[in-house]
Amino acid sequence: MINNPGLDNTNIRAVVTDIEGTTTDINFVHKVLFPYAHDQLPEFVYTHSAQPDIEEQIAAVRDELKEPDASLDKVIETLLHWIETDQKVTPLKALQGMMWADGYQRGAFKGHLYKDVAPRLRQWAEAGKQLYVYSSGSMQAQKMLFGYSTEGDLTPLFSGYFDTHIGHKREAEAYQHIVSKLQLPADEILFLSDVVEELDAAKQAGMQTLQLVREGTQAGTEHACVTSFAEIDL
Ligand SMILES: CSCCC(=O)C(=O)COP(=O)(O)O
Ligand SMILES: [Mg+2]
Repeated sequence: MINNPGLDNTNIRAVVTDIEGTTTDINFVHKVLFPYAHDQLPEFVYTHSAQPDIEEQIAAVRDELKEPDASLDKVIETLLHWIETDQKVTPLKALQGMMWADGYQRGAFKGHLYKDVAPRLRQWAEAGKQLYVYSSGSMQAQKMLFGYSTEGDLTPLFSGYFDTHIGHKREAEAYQHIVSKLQLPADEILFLSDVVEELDAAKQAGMQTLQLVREGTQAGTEHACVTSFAEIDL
């Protein structure tokens, strides 16, 4: 049982989890994944720029810039700047997912999961809870992280994945869309995240919320909080 007031865990039927800072060490994302994409990006974009799925992302970057004729060099420079400043822009996230897929498949890294995460996810799935991911990383990136994780392939546990196509993580509307997709009452859905603004937005949409306070995360909000998935009994 969760000892935190404010969380009713009696009727949770679905869990939606963030990744970075919640299931996964922020350092893995910032010190392994982002630098890998930064290193690979210029060659990856130049080499594959005529491929339809890459062309689509290049066009989306030009749209963001409102410069339909921006050169490929300008597009690449923009993407690198977005990585350096951790901007959650959808075409960047799509391209990162494609580059990381290659890295996972080649064994360059495995998706980091805190040790407390996989046992709880397995237990909740066995108990009939529906499990979903909501991350700014693309759906492909999410599937690769859980598919090639330090705890093995966990993708069979998940019922679905949401990324920035559903909306931005600090906006209540995104969570309202997730609630409609899940076809469950909002208060039967638990959202897990380390970021208060995301939890605030989920709460506005009627979801229950729980903050993960991992090492380095700021605690002390109105949201119930735990330091590990082991403390979450559903
Ligand atoms: C899917 S792993 C990479 C995560 C990522 O790209 C990112 O920007 C982190 O976003 P989150 O919403 O999980 O904090
Ligand atoms: Mg996070």
